[in-house]
Formats: sequence, structure tokens, C-alpha cells
Amino acid sequence: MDTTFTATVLGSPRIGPRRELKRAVEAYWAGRIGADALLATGAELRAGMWAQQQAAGLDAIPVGTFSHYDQMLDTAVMLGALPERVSDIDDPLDRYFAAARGTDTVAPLEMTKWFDTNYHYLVPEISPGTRFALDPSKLLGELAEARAQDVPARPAVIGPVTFLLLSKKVDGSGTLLDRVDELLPLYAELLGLLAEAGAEWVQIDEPALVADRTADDIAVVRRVYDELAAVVQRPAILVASYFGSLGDALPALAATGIDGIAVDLVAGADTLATVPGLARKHVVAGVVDGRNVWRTDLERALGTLVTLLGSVGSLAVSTSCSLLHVPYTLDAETGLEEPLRSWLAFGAEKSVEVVTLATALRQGLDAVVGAVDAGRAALRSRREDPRLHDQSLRARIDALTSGTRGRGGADIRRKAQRGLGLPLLPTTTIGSYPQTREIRVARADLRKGVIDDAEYRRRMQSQIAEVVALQEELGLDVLVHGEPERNDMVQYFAEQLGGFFATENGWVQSYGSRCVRPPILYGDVRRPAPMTTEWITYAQSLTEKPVKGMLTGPVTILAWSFVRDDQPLAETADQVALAIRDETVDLQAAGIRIIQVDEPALRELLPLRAADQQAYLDWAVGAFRLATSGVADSTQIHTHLCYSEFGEVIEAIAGLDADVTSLEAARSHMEVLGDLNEVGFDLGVGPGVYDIHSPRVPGVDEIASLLKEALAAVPAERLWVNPDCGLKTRGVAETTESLRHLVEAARSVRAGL
Ligand SMILES: CN1c2c(nc(N)[nH]c2=O)NC[C@@H]1CNc1ccc(C(=O)N[C@@H](CCC(=O)N[C@@H](CCC(=O)N[C@@H](CCC(=O)O)C(=O)O)C(=O)O)C(=O)O)cc1
Ligand SMILES: N[C@@H](CCS)C(=O)O
Ligand SMILES: [Zn+2]
Repeated sequence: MDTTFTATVLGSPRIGPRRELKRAVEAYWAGRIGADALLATGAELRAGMWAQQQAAGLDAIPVGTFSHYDQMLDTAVMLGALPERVSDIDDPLDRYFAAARGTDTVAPLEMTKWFDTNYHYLVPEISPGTRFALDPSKLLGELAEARAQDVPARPAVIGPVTFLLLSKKVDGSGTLLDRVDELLPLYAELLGLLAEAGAEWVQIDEPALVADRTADDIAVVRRVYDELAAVVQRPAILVASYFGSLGDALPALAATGIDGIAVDLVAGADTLATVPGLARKHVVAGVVDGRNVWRTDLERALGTLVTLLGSVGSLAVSTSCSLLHVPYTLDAETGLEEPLRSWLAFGAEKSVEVVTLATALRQGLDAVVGAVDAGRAALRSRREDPRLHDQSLRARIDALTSGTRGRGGADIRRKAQRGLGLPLLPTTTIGSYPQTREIRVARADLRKGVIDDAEYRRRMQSQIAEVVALQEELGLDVLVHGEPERNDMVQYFAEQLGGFFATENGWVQSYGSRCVRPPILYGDVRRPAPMTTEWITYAQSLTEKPVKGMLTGPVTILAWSFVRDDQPLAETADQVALAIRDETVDLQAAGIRIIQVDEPALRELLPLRAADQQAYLDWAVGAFRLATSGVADSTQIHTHLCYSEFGEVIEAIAGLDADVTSLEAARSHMEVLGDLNEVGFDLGVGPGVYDIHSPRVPGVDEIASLLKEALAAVPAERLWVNPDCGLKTRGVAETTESLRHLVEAARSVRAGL
């Protein structure tokens, strides 16, 4: 391949423009279709994506980034690193899905966030007994398929360093990087096979290198890529980084014999000019944002590219990361009006932008003058749009004082909240109840006009009434309305707030077959009307027990949206916080005495480099406090966080100063309570007593014993009893049974106090 100013991307969406893969894998799991039909859907989706990327004019297209569930799981299969417990399952596809989702008898791999994105990967388990062995069939199969379709294919794999750093060491101590020598021969063999199969380049993803790494880690990187570069029969090696700067890893990689390096020039700030060795490398410059949806400023991107010309061997234009994190195409958005449409670029449009930039480098600006002019006009219209600057909102924010971000002291609040009349160890749930098919169909019917607004409301009210009656019958102490009216805990709010656009088809994979439609936050945030009071007060009207108002916090709303890139995130967070604050005040005025503001994404947005973390935590905590300090001391504020990796954010959790914090804890044996004690946390806490990610019904004794463990760390006056997270993905029968056990366990432990 001629490497002068080529155009490429680092990966592609795969769930299907209409979520075809989601529907196919779910049908396969349910036994409605066989393996052949599932595999055929995958092949069609790959062919469609490659055809679109070829038509856009990309010179190199990553192949192997398709997955039936997750790319880390695919890598574990490729390296023979599935856990022993699935080895008895003969069928490879069923074995794969068993590792992903578990079976009646086999626990799944853990799932966790992929860097600071809303994508979740499966965490491979590496034990002393793991015997790595190469299974290149998926990658070679997709490569052959692509080559048969004349696709300029660049096979892509996750690299050995990232694979090991992101895996979980099952026994023993020390770093998994010690096992890298066992992987190197497998990667070397793979390189040979890829070369034999006709690959000119291979893309080896090493995103773990954009986080803080020790000098020892960097030395391993150096050794790994020196050794792989020394493989005699191999394609050219492109090591791809994304989501930030390579820092010390950049000169280390540049000093090895690899052929190319992909750098993220959107999220990262590496200075390439001074790196020795880069002048001999092919640099893939990620100047088109692969994670956000804004149209690229082509002139600025070209400026960046031109500054690289003297410092690199050859240059390719690329997205900053895989397009997995953005929707397929703007073409699917029929309700998206100008000028907003002109401000945006989804996956397909980003491929075109990359090609435009490469063409400009090859042939000069004149060759792309139409695109550059259109881009300039779109950017101007965005800059000048009145919806981006709401003067009254900005004046309100300017007038905020530090007092606006704090409430009365904890003791004062505790006394003021005694009127709630709660027992010791109050029982509650996190908010959502099963989102049954009936609920989703009602929403789809409303969208299609099959039912009207009044009928939709009646159906949602009937769901709420059922959930309230169930909670009364079970004997829970603090009730919820069950969130039936929410398609998603972020999108629901975005649909009602000014400054957001909610897409119709902008699906992005969140994990496995589950998808989200991140809203686009493009302007200043306004709350034209209350968003939740109608539903919550309806639920409260059905019971004497307190019903929790249920809101999503500012950090989570930002984390799960495509955010504006024309002002600091901290400023946008305060705007969202004010909208939530106004909602809390309305809920209180409507007689709601407990309000939960969820912040499950607090940890997710934590910057990957330690040096940037405190500044983030300061504004994130500040925004939450702004959202929650507009109510009286007698109103009890709850918050909820899941994903259990609380280590680096534990002080921030205490800093939120919520009267009650519920956290995911069941699988980590309540460890978080000790961590909270260490930072002097002395408010209410509800460590989840059962894992909601599995359909398993926990036993009464099991829950009671977790509660006793919790009581060893927290006095009964502060302890709440609740599941790990919301119940929206669970079935009705298992939920009812699990909650029955939860209430029974709380009662028995309470009786023994
Ligand atoms: C807590 N999590 C969330 C994250 N991000 C969010 N934005 N929201 C979250 O809740 N990140 C971290 C985790 C990730 N967890 C999940 C869990 C579950 C899902 C999920 O179930 N997604 C659904 C889509 C949800 C949705 O938007 N529903 C809409 C549309 C429903 C639909 O598909 N309707 C059908 C018709 C009805 C039918 O036949 O069933 C249609 O339109 O064709 C709604 O309820 O109205 C998913 O299906 O993947 C995501 C992340
Ligand atoms: N209130 C939400 C929080 C999920 S993290 C729910 O219960 O689904
Ligand atoms: Zn949760």
C-alpha cells in the first residue's frame, strides 16, 4: 500500500444500523434462530460496513473489530484464555456466550467500563493454570471474507500489553504483565499467519498505554514491540493508541522496530515533533473525533496535520479511536433539522471527513473546497446559534455563591428527617422495576401513533400502581415508582430539557446486545417544565409510605450524552445541575420527602491520568452539590452509584454529602464500607445486598449474612438495605422473589439488634 496521506479509521460500529445484531443474538439466545442465521447476520453487517467505508474512499479498513459480544472476550478466545469453567461446553459459540453471560451452572466473566467510555468489556480471568494457545480462526476468517470482497483490509487485534493489563489475575499477586512472555510467541505466530493470508499491515491496539504506566511497564512495552518487530515474516505493524496521550510510551514505541503508531490528537496532547524515531514511522493521526458527534473543523484538523509533516515518515488521517462509540449515520435521523444536522457527523460522515482531509493533503485544499466551505458555514452557524448562550441562565450561574453548594450539617439534617419515621435498617430499591415488553411496546405504540398520550399515561400509571402495590405487599419501607416511563435514565431527561437533541436511531453498543441512544447536548440547558413530579406524586398518592423522587445527576447525564465541545465540561455540568436542582425543589413542593439523585457514572468520567483527576472530582462533586442543596434539611437526599470500583473516588463519594448513599457491594463483600470509614464517612449507606446482573434469586440467609458483615463496619442507625442497582433488566418473577427475601432478611437481622 502507498502510505502517502492515506485515510483510515480505527474501528467500526457493529451492532447494526437498526440493531440487527442485537436482535439476532437475542433470538439465538432464545432459541428462535440457529447459529447459521446468527453468523449470516454478522457477515451481512460486516459486508455492509466495509462497502460503506470503501464507498467513502478509505484506503485501509480495520477488519476483526466485529464482535458477537465484546472484543476483549474475542481476544481471550484468540489467546486460549477462557476460564476453565466453560471448557466443558463443546460448541464454540455457546462456550463464548457462556463466558459472556453465564448459564444456570456457570458464572459469567465480570464486566467493567472500557477506559472512560460507556462501553463495557468482559474482564478475562488469568490464573496460574491458564495455558495460552493461539486460535486465529475468527480473525483469519474475517480477513479472508474481507479480501474476497476486495476490501483493503487491515486486521486489528488487541495487543498483549493491554490484554494483560485489563485482565484479572485470579490467584497470586504481582502484575499480569509477567505473563507477557507466554503471549509473545502467539502474537509472533499470528503475525506470520496474517502475512501468509495477504495482510500488508496489522493494527495492534494498545489503549492501556494512555493511562499512567510505570517505568517497568514501559520497559515491557519496549521489549514486546522490539520482539514482534523482529519477526521475519510479518505484516507492517501499526500500534494503535486512543483515548489520550501516550506520554512516555510514545518515545518507547518510536524506538522499537514497529512500522507505525496511531495517536489520538483529539483527547491526547502528545508533541510529536520532538520524538526521536518518529521520522521513520508511519503516523496515523487521529484528528477526527471518534467519540463525539461534532462535525470536524477541517481547517483546524488540516493545520494539525500539516504541523506533523516534517516530523513523521508518512502520514495517515484517521479517527481518534474506533467508531464503536458513535451511531452509524445521520441518514437514519429523520427528525433532525437544520442547522443542528449540519453541525454533526456520525460514523459514516466521519469516514468521509477523514477521506476529505487525506485528499486535501494529497491534492491541496482546492480539491476539497466544497466540503471545507460547507464545514466553515456549519461551524459559523453553530457558533452563532442563540441556543448556545442563554443569558439569563449564565447570569444565574455567575450569581452562584459557595453557599449554593452546601446544606445544613449532617446532624441538623438527621434531626430534621426524623419525621420520616423509618425503622432501623430501612429497606428500599434503587428505582427501576422490570422494563417489561408491555412497557416498551406501549412506548413504541405511542411513537407510531397507535395509542395517544392519554392512553400511554394510563398504561404507565397502571404500571406504577402495580409496582407500588407490590412494594406494599412485600413490606418495603421506602418505595419507588419503578421508572416505567423512562426509556433510559439519561435520555428520558434529555428529551425534556432544552439544549439537548434526542436521536431516533442513534444507537451505540453499551455491552453485549444492550444499546443506548446518547442524547446530543448542544446548547445551554433549560428546564421548561417539571420532568418527574407527575409520576412521583401519582405514586405517592397511592401509599402512606414515603416514595423516593428519582432523578439522574449532572455528571451521569454528561457522561452518557454527547457533550458540547465548545466550553469546559464543568460549565455544562453546572447548567445541568441547576435543572436538576429546580426539579428537586418542585418535588419537595409537591410533598415528596425523599429524593434520590443517581450518579453511577461518577467513576467513569475520572480522567485516565492521575494528574487530571482532582480537578475533575472537584467540579463533579460541586455539580452534584449544586443539584441537591436547594431543598430543606428535612428532605432526605439519596444518591446511588454502581460499578463497585470506588477506590479512587471514595473521598468524592463522601464529598457528595448525600444523606443516604447506595452502592454496588454484593460481589465485593461490603469492602466499600471499610473504605468509606477510612475517609470519615458518617452518613446513611446502603451497600447492595444482592447482584442484580444475574437472574439468580439470593437466599434469605445469604442476604442476612451480608447484612451482618455490613453491621461490623457500620452502626445500625446508618445502614440501609437495598439491591446493588436498579431492576430494569430483570424479570418480574425473580425480582419479586429476591425482594421478598431481602425484606425477610432485613426483618430477621433487625429483630436481633
Ligand atoms: C445503567 N446503564 C446505563 C448506561 N447508559 C445509559 N444511557 N443508561 C443506562 O441505564 N450505561 C451503563 C449501564 C448500561 N446498562 C444498560 C442496561 C440496559 C440497557 C438496555 O436495556 N437498553 C435497551 C434500550 C433501552 C431503550 O432505550 N428503550 C427504548 C426503546 C425500546 C425498544 O427497543 N423498543 C422496540 C419496540 C419494543 C420491543 O419490541 O421491545 C423498538 O423500538 O424496536 C424504550 O424503552 O422506549 C436495549 O434494548 O438495548 C442499556 C444499558
Ligand atoms: N435509578 C436507576 C439507577 C440505575 S444506575 C435504576 O434504578 O435503574
Ligand atoms: Zn446503578
